[in-house]
Amino acid sequence: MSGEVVLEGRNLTKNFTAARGPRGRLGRRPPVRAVEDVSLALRAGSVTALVGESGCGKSTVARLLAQVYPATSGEVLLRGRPVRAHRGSGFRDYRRQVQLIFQDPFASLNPFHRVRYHLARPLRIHGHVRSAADEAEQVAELLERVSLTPVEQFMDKLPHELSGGQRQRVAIARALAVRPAVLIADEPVSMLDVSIRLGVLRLLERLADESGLALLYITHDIASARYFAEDITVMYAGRLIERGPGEVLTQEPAHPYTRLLLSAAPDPDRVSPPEILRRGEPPSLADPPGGCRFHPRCPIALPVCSERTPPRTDLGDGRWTECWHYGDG
Ligand SMILES: Nc1ncnc2c1ncn2[C@@H]1O[C@H](COP(=O)(O)OP(=O)(O)OP(=O)(O)O)[C@@H](O)[C@H]1O
Repeated sequence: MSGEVVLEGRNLTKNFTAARGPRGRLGRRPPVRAVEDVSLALRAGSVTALVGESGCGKSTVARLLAQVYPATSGEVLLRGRPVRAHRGSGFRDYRRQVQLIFQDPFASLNPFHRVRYHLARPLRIHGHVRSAADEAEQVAELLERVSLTPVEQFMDKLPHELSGGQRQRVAIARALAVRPAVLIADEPVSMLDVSIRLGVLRLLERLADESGLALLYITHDIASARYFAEDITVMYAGRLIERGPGEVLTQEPAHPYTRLLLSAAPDPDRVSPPEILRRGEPPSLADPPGGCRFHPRCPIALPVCSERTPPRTDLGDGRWTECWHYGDG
């Protein structure tokens, strides 16, 4: 059973200034509406997945939750308290409690430093070390927690001497070193060899379970989300369109986009491209379609879908969707 809500984003919206593209009448470029009205709650000891195609705004949600940059509107709450500090010790404490894991473990580790350094540094910075012996012990413990054993074999390795999966485990251990409450993993296995992805996902699942971490797993791969997230939220073109317990959502998807995503999951017997690909590209977020943003690709769009954004319809048991087929409009 999942625990208390640790981190929550409420009505988060993020507009970026476009660096390229055509200018409007006043010489300004329209903003990129990367994230619109996104609310998401992460619970202690539980894995929540955020799923969507490339460019739909998943990483922007991760960065808003981690306060890498401020939201255009909306707020982030840690244990029910709005996060207001953007500098100083309050903010440093927030950044400690909410850790990010990125897609490319090589880019996130300094190639000149050994594993020992990568893990000892955050321990020292956050005042968790009492002596040299204590430091060595804690580094060893961290390596054990991410199953890099025997630890002596890994302590003095440089990043390039490790495999992709081992590097990602070091990045995870480094995030754990600061004793966070929340781990946001942005496509943590998509650059890894298929054969080792499952091991890293199982590790993340075990950490959430054993350490009571709230884990946000961001992925384009709904099949992997189905495998290990308690809760799945589906995102399309900057907006959340469906949410529910992983098993129910994947067995009985409500939104037509979720259905297409599930039917696009890898299938060795399929000869033609999955329907979602035949239905064209996701829209540009500089000029998203009006109404439901999915309507131009939707196989069952109604006239109202191009006119008005569908309201959220509660489907019971923690499920909801935003689709006119379920609304009463
Ligand atoms: N700093 C930025 N400045 C301008 N536009 C940005 C910026 N960061 C993201 N965007 C735009 O916001 C949209 C969402 O990007 P985001 O990286 O959040 O998507 P994503 O779903 O994580 O995609 P991917 O899986 O490919 O990383 C894209 O159109 C992207 O071009």
